[in-house]
Order: sequence, then C-alpha cells, then structure tokens
Amino acid sequence: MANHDQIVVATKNAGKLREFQKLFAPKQIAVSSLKDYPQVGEIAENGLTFEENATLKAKAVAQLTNLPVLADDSGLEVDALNGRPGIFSARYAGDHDDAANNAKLLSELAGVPMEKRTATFHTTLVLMKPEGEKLVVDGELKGQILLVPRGENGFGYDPLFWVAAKQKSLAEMTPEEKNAISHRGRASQKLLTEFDEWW
Ligand SMILES: O=P(O)(O)OP(=O)(O)OP(=O)(O)OC[C@H]1O[C@@H](n2cnc3c(O)ncnc32)[C@H](O)[C@@H]1O
Ligand SMILES: [Mg+2]
Repeated sequence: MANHDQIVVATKNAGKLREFQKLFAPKQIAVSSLKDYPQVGEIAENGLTFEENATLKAKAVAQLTNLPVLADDSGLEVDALNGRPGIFSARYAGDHDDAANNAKLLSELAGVPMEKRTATFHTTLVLMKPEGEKLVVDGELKGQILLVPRGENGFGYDPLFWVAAKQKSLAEMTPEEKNAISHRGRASQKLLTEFDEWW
C-alpha cells in the first residue's frame, strides 16, 4: 500500500480481527480495530445486502476516526435453506451466539443427506477513505454443512463447514490454511491487489 500504512478494521468480531491481522501483517499495514476506538457504539446492520451492511459499518467508523476503514460483512448461504441465514448469519438463533447458531443450523438440516448440504461462505469487504470513497471486493468459499461439528480452531460456523478438497472442516485448519482458501482470505487478496491503484 503506497502511502498508507494504517487501517482500522470496523469489526467487533475477534475471529475476523485475528484473520485480518494475519492477512495484512506481511504487507506491513498496521491494523487497529474498534477495541482501540471505544467511542464507536453499536452500528445498526439493517441493510439488505452484504455490501450495504459493510458500507454502514465502514462509514460510521471512517467518520469517527478520519482514517481508512475496512469493514467486513459476511455470512453463510445454505442451499437447502434457500440461502439462509445469509445476511442474518450473526443473528440466526441468538445475538452473536455461535453455539446457538450452529445448533439451529444442525436442527434445520436434520434429515438432509450430505450431498444436499451444500453451502457458500460469502464475504464482502468495503474499504473506505475518510472522505467516503469506497472500494468493494467479494470472496466466496463453497463447502458442505457437516452432520456433527469437527475441530477447535476458527470461529462462528467453522466447525460445521466441510471443505472436501482439504478433507477438513474450517475449524480443523490452521489459521494459515483457512486464510489461503477462505471467503475472507480471497476477498483480502483482491483488496490488496487493487488497493494501491485505487488509493
Ligand atoms: O459485524 P462485525 O462486528 O464485523 O462482526 P459480526 O460477528 O456481527 O459479523 P457479521 O455481521 O458479518 O456476521 C457474520 C456471521 O457469520 C459468521 N462468520 C463470518 N465469517 C465466518 C468465518 O470465516 N467462519 C465462520 N463463521 C463466520 C460470524 O460468526 C457471524 O455470525
Ligand atoms: Mg455484525
């Protein structure tokens, strides 16, 4: 990144933040987060798309910090559930309760065989200048929803997300393995490729 070495990641999700810190570390971009800006309160995610929600988060934080801001809105789209929970992935069962969300997913998919449990993880990233100009990139990862959770790493729905090509759930991968193939990892690679020219 040419003349900018600092971005604020507009997230309260510790798992996302860990991933971004790893993704940006080799680029020598210092990543701060909302932990460093306690004055940023709740941001309503009432958009109708991942991009709208990411933009709401980016805008709120860019205005308060006057720094370039990266916001992530992501979610899990399950084919057998007609794309749900999608943009509602964080509030699917409870308010940001990963265990309750995973339990609800398993119960909604009860009786659905493995070959019909296909799903896509989606991330939309919005990078915003303090003046409001934005760069938008997406990333996706295809997989299947497991019958029982596997693995201890990652966060959110990772223990239920099976990646056949790796014969592992996302929660069985190291952070490096997940970042190399994940929705967020792919979107971040695109962002880093486009950033210099955009800025
Ligand atoms: O809005 P912020 O503060 O960034 O954090 P959040 O947890 O509310 O994040 P989202 O609004 O984007 O909701 C995404 C939901 O999908 C889950 N999720 C997102 N990325 C994931 C990943 O890589 N692995 C597993 N679950 C993920 C996450 O746990 C949330 O429940
Ligand atoms: Mg959220």
